[in-house]
Amino acid sequence: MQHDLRLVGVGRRYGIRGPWVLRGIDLVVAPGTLIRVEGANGTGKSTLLRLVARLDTPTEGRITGRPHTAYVPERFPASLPFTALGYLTHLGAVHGLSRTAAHQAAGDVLERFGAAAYADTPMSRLSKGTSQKVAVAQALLAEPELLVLDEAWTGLDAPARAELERAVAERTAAGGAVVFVDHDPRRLAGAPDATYTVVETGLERRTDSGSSPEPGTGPVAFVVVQGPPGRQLPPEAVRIAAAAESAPGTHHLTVPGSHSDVLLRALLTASPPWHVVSVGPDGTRPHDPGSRS
Ligand SMILES: Nc1ncnc2c1ncn2[C@@H]1O[C@H](COP(=O)(O)OP(=O)(O)OP(=O)(O)O)[C@@H](O)[C@H]1O
Repeated sequence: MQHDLRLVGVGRRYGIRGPWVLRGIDLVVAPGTLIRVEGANGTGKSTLLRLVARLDTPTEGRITGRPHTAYVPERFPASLPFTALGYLTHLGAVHGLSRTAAHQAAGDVLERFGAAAYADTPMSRLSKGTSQKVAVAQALLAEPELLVLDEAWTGLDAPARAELERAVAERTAAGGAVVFVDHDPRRLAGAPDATYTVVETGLERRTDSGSSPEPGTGPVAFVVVQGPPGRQLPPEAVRIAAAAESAPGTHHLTVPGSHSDVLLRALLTASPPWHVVSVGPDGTRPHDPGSRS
């Protein structure tokens, strides 16, 4: 994602005399950020997400920036006249992939979400959970710059939920942005760069989420890595983890638990790979091999 997406003084109401659902909304979605949107039922979260995804236009105000966007709606139209694989292949081709590449990518993403066995099943016969996997798969297929997820985890099984969390971390690590709504407050806990609550018709920024994950705000992992003194950490690692150097070449990284796989992948696939000394899960600070007593 090259530029911010910005909502400036945005208002939305349905119908000329309908009540304002949102009004005076200013929001910046910057590259590489994860934004959570909360709010009570019916306050306008989905309305906001549709505006962010640019599937809807504001009644007043303006939106600038047009990143390549994918959206997972709260309700996915499951009765489309395709098989799961046929639908995804078709969408891949719409996103500009060749037919062969689209077919391959569609198969890969179904496999990733544990739905490969349903590749040839007509969409209308898929269970709710598998249909939701297809909804998520269609959004990830084209590696969007902006991913907008409206309750996308609802109906997924545990492995698929974890996979979607990983996919979110991958998108932000790659410099994309993700905006999501989820009813589970533990979803991606500690990971969002910002959390906004829709209150009345406005948006309030919650102050307790920041880019540096702190123990206690959600599950975190502590990773200690070593490399030659002076070597810079991979940019993806710096983007998703808080880092401190305790001795020349020894770095302590604190990362939201949901991002730990992506962090390790960035470290281990660097050239040359970093030496991962220890990984401490959920609040256990590992022994510091770099400290001197
Ligand atoms: N297409 C539409 N036409 C008319 N009114 C709408 C439309 N979409 C949403 N609304 C109304 O706008 C308000 C906000 O709805 P929205 O779905 O954005 O809220 P939400 O916070 O996402 O709700 P929920 O938590 O139930 O998903 C509601 O009063 C809803 O009835």
